[in-house]
Amino acid sequence: MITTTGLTKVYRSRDRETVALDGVDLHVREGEVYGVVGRSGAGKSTLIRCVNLLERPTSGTVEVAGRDLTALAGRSDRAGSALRTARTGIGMVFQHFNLLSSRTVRDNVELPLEILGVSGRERRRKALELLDLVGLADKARAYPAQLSGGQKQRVGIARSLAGDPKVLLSDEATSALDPETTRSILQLLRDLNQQLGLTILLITHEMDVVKAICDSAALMKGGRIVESGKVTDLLATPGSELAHELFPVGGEPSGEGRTVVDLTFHGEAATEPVISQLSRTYNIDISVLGAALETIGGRQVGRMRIELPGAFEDNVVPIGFLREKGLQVDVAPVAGDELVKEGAK
Ligand SMILES: Nc1ncnc2c1ncn2[C@@H]1O[C@H](COP(=O)(O)OP(=O)(O)OP(=O)(O)O)[C@@H](O)[C@H]1O
Repeated sequence: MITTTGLTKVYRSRDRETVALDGVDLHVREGEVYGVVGRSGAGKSTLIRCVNLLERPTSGTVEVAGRDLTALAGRSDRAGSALRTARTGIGMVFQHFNLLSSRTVRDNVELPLEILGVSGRERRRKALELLDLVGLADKARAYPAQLSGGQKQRVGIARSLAGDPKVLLSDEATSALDPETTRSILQLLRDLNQQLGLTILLITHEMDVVKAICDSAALMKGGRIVESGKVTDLLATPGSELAHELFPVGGEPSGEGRTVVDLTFHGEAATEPVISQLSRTYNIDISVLGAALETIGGRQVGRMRIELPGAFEDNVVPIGFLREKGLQVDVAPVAGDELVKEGAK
């Protein structure tokens, strides 16, 4: 649904150049919620602004719903109007809502329809329908100043849907909201994704947002995507930084001469009493150093850090047993040692 190929953006000022995007290849499938995470300055906002051509990429292409937007981005009037039309298929939600304070809620939602030249009656009908969809039918006559942050964002979301977009871009939509309001806005986005089949590309610096609603995610660093994929697949990827950030498992070994193993459980394996089987089969004491269990996309996924007595060489057979049980096994590095990875199942 959204594909960027070799997307590059270089900001040039008199005395310096900033490479904000450095060859980004992004692929968002139709109907999915896709989260791009990364630290401040990683290039997330630039990426999202380039996807709807609010920012002109230095090179590379952007395709949305089968249309190459970069090809429409010429300077002629015709190219400009083709781009404006294509943009109506892309809704945008902002961190600070960007509502006009002098307009009522309904008039804010009507604004994009006014720009499209939709008649007054039809605008009103559509705005009221959208306000109903986001749970704000009773606030049509209110002004933004009379609303809470969460309600303002609902208006922003209703406005973004005015042109019946297939794609919604969200730039830190929940970053200005408290945790409970964040949850309700994320739920609304998920509902819209499912009810309308809306494809959502969101950028965030919060891993909890990815956990809550994203089917897929990408990690950006220094203008590049360094990791991407379905969230459940990332969790099955040994050494995945995103998986580690999503499911942090802590826990220090209790002493020297121990083997610390990080386990990732998927599906059936999550419910099997694997640890007690391991303990009984090999007659070893196992300490659980840390654990986290979550449900992602309806599947149970968990991570657990355990400690086995003895060095890695003494534990090759028990580690093999864990892998046979369908668990992903990462052997944590011993201080001073190279990283030992026992990833592949
Ligand atoms: N208009 C601009 N002119 C010059 N440099 C810019 C401009 N916009 C962004 N940059 C630079 O591009 C890089 C990427 O910025 P961007 O805002 O895309 O990152 P981000 O990941 O969204 O960070 P944040 O979460 O802080 O917004 C940064 O080094 C930033 O300083």
